[in-house]
Amino acid sequence: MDTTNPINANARAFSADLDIRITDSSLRDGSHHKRHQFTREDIVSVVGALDGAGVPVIEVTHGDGLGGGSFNYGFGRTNEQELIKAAAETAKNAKIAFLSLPGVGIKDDILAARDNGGQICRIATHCTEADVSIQHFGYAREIGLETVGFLMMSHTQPPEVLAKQARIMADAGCQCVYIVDSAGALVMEQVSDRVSALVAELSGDAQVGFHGHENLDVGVGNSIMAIRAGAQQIDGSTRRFGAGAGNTPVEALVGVCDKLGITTGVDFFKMADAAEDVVAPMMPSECLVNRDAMMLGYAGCYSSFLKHAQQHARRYEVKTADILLRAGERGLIGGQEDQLIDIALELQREGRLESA
Ligand SMILES: CC[C@H](O)CC(=O)C(=O)O
Ligand SMILES: [Mn+2]
Repeated sequence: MDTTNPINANARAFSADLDIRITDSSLRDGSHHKRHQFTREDIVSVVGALDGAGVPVIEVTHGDGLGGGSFNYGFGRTNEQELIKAAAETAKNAKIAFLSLPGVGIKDDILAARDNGGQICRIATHCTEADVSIQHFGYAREIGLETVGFLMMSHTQPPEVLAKQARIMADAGCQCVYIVDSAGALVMEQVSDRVSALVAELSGDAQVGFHGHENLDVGVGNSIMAIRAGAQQIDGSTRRFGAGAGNTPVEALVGVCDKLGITTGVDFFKMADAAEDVVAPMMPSECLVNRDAMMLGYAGCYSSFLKHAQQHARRYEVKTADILLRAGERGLIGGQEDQLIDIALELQREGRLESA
C-alpha cells in the first residue's frame, strides 16, 4: 500500500489491536422502526450504555440520513443535529457517525453534523450510483471527517459490478466501502463473494465493511462470512433495533466473535445488559423475523419500506406482504416509497384484499 497517499494512510483508521470495528446503527437504522421518533433522552441513555460496553462507533441520524425528515420518509420528532450533539456530548470513547444520502442531505448538513461532534461521515448511494457520492466524499475529507461509503441494495448486483462501484468511492476519498444488504436478501457465500471482490479491487486503498439485515435470520452468520472474506468494519444494532427484522444483533455478534477469537473490543456481558435493560424498553416493539419481514428478504425489498407498507396496507385494506412482494418484483429502491401507495391501490383494484 502506498501510505504517502492520504487516503491509504487513513485506510486503517482505527486501533490496530482490533480485528474488526463494530458500528452500532440502533440510533439510525432503528429510527425506521421507531418512525423517527427518538428523543434526546433516548440518545443519551443508549449512547451511555453502548459507550460503556466499548462499542467503538455509534451512528446517529434520521433513518434516511441527514435531511431525511420529509413527507416521503416521515418527519423526525427531534432535530437530528440536536441528537448528534447529545450523542457526541455523552460518548466518552465512542466516535459518533452519521449517514447522508446525496440528494437528501446537503453539504451544510454534513458541516453542521461535524460541528456538533460527528466524526465519521457515511455516504450512502444505490449500489450502481456511486458516482453521485464523489463530491460528498471530497467535501467530508476536506473538513477532516473519516469516511465510509454504503453501496445500498447490494444483492441486486454481482460482485464485479459492486467492485467497480467501490473503486469510484475509494478514488473519491472513501476510506471503507460497505456491502449493504438493505433488503436482508443475501445469504452466506453471496456475502463473502461480494466482500472478496471489493477486497481484491481496493487492495488496501480502502477497507471493506458489511451491513446486514435480519430478514432471513442470518445477520450474524453473514457477518462472519464477511469477516472471513476480509471485511474490517461490521454494522449491527443492539437488540436488532433496525428496519425490517432489524440489523445483525451487536450483542450476539460480539459473543460469536469472542468464541471465534475475533477481537472486537466490545464487552459481551455489558452489551447483553445494554440490550435488555436500555434498548429493549425504548423500542416500540421487538424487531421480529415474522411473515412481513421475511417477505422483505425473500423478495429483495428495501427493509425501510416495511413501516410504510404496513401503513398503506391498513389504509387500503390489502396485505402488507403482497405490497412488499410486488415492490421487490419491481426492483423499487430507496426514495421510491411513494410507489408503495400505487401498489396498494393496484392490489385493491385487483380485489386482493386483506380479508380475501
Ligand atoms: C435509507 C438509508 C438506508 O436505511 C441505509 C441502510 O441502512 C440500508 O440500506 O440498509
Ligand atoms: Mn440498514
